[in-house]
Amino acid sequence: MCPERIAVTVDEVIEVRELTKRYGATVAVDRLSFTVEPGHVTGFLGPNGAGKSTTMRMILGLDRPTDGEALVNGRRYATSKQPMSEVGALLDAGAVHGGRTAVNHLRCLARSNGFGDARVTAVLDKVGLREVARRRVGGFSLGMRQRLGIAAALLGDPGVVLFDEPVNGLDPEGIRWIRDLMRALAHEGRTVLVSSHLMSEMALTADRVLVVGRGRLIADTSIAELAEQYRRDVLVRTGADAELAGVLRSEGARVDEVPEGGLSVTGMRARRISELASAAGILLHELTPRSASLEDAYLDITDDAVEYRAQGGVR
Ligand SMILES: Nc1ncnc2c1ncn2[C@@H]1O[C@H](COP(=O)(O)OP(=O)(O)OP(=O)(O)O)[C@@H](O)[C@H]1O
Repeated sequence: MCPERIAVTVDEVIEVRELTKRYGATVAVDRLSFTVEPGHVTGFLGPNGAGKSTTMRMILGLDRPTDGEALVNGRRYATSKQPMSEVGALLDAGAVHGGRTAVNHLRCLARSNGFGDARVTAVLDKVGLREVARRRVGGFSLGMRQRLGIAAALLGDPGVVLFDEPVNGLDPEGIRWIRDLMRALAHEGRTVLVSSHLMSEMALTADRVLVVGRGRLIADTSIAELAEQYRRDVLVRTGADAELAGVLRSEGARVDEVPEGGLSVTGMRARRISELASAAGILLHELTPRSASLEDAYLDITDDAVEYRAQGGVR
């Protein structure tokens, strides 16, 4: 498959520096700094109220920062001369006039931004709405509206795309379609930032995650690094557990016996365990690195940042 769009300038990025937004006493975004680069999907992850939408609105110039700045391709987006060719955004798929047909909605947008009808046809094809293009949007399902919102976002063939909770409320087929689309857009060389409050969703879509809580950046890491950081232990089974336990302990590992048989080893990688076992002439029957789930990792790092939490128990 040939990527549609491969020419990307190096500075085609989102750059957020010390970005802050206060609403009265509420600090929605608190000195947030990060960059988002082209070629992969960056997840913007955090519990409800963490400041994700506010940050996206400030990147798009829809909200004014109290302090700091958000730049797209090195400039404030509000100053862009060709906004739809620079950034495509899906913030609220419901924000479309229900009386219009899909094709008319897109044509209006295209005309007011200087794009021809060929782009309208191209994006209708891309999101799979060609068959229903002449139907009124008022009768569209949430999934169809979402596709239409994405078609509008892609009209200008933008290098940067922003999606705010795009899979909310969609059925499994719609969710899979959006995941594949985001990955394809990144593969084409675009900068893709997508917000979610679900780690399970991000683990399937994003290569890198920015985790926020109470407006602050908590983690900026790849999914692989996060899994590695939350690696729990290595389960080892041999014919000579006691002997291997002695060897590993003498090399600094913590070794516990597992009730159902085998050893739980922490503080040492599987490869080193295998080398030490081999040097001691001990045959390994099993060597399994075990991670906490990414969901556990996410809950752990956002533990102090959850705005509303069930207290547990009934009063
Ligand atoms: N216009 C506003 N006026 C006052 N407070 C606001 C406004 N917009 C957002 N907030 C507050 O700022 C904080 C961050 O909200 P924001 O919507 O950015 O979070 P979020 O991470 O996108 O969460 P969610 O997933 O629930 O939308 C919340 O405490 C919210 O109540």
